[in-house]
Amino acid sequence: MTGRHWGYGEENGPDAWHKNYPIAHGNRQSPIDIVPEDTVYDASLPPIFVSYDHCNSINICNNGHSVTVEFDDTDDKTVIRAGPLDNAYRLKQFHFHWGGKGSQGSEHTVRGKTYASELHLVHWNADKYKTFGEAAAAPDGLAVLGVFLEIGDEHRGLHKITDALYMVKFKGRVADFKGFNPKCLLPNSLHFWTYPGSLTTPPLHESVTWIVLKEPIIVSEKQMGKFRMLLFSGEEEESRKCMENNFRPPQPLKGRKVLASFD
Ligand SMILES: NS(=O)(=O)/N=C1/NCCS1
Ligand SMILES: [Zn+2]
Repeated sequence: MTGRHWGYGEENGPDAWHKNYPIAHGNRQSPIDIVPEDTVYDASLPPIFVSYDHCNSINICNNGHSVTVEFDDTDDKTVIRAGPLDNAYRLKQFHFHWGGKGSQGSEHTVRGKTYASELHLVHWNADKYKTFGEAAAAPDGLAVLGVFLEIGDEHRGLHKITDALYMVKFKGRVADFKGFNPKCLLPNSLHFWTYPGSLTTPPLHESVTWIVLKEPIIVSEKQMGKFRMLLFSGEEEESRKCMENNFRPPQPLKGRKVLASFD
C-alpha cells in the first residue's frame, strides 16, 4: 500500500489490504456471494426484532471511506435481537457502499447480482462487551444488518440523508444530524440470510454475524447521484476524488453455511 492509508484506489484498494491486514485472507471474510439454492432454510430461526423506536441519531460524518450516521449507544434504546443472535446488539452507526453508475456498488451479491448500493446498520453486543472497540475484535461482538438499494422511484426516507450530504462533502467533515430514525430505511419484509463473517473494511475483524435482508429498498438514480458528490479527499487536498465504488468484492466462502430465515 506504498505507506498510504487503505482505500479503494488502484494502489491501496481491496487487493492490497492483506499487506497491512493479513486477516484479509482469513476463513470468515465478508462480503460473500449469496447463492439462494445453496442456503439452508432453518425453521428454528426466529425473526429478527428491530427496536429502533426511541433511537436518535447524533451526527453525520464523512470518514474518507463512506458517509456514516452515528448514534448514542450509551443504553439499550436502539437494539436488534433474536434472529441468529443470542443477545441484544446496540446500534452504533450506519453507512453505505455504492458504485460509480448503474447497478454495481453493493458488497454482498445474490447469485452474482449486484445492487446499486448496500446499507450497513452496525450493532455491537453490549450484553457481553463494555465498548464497541472491544466487541469489534470478538467473534460474537458485532451484528451488521445489510440492506440492498435498487434503482427505481425515489425513497422518501432517504431524502433526509441525501439532503444532508452537502454538509459533509469533504473527508473529515462532521455535522449535526439529530432525530433520524433508520427504521424508515428498512424494506417491508425482514426475511434474511445470515452467516458468520467479518468487517468489509480494514481492520477486517472476523467479528460480524451478518444479517442480510432479501428484499431491497428502492431509491432513485438522483438520490444515488448525491452520494457520488461526496469526496474521498479532504478540503485541503488538491486532487478531488469522487467517493464512489467504495465496496469490497465477494470473498471465498471457505465452507461456511448460509442460513435462510424463509423457505
Ligand atoms: N462495512 S462494515 O460495516 O463491515 N465495516 C465496518 N468497519 C468499522 C465499523 S463497520
Ligand atoms: Zn459497510
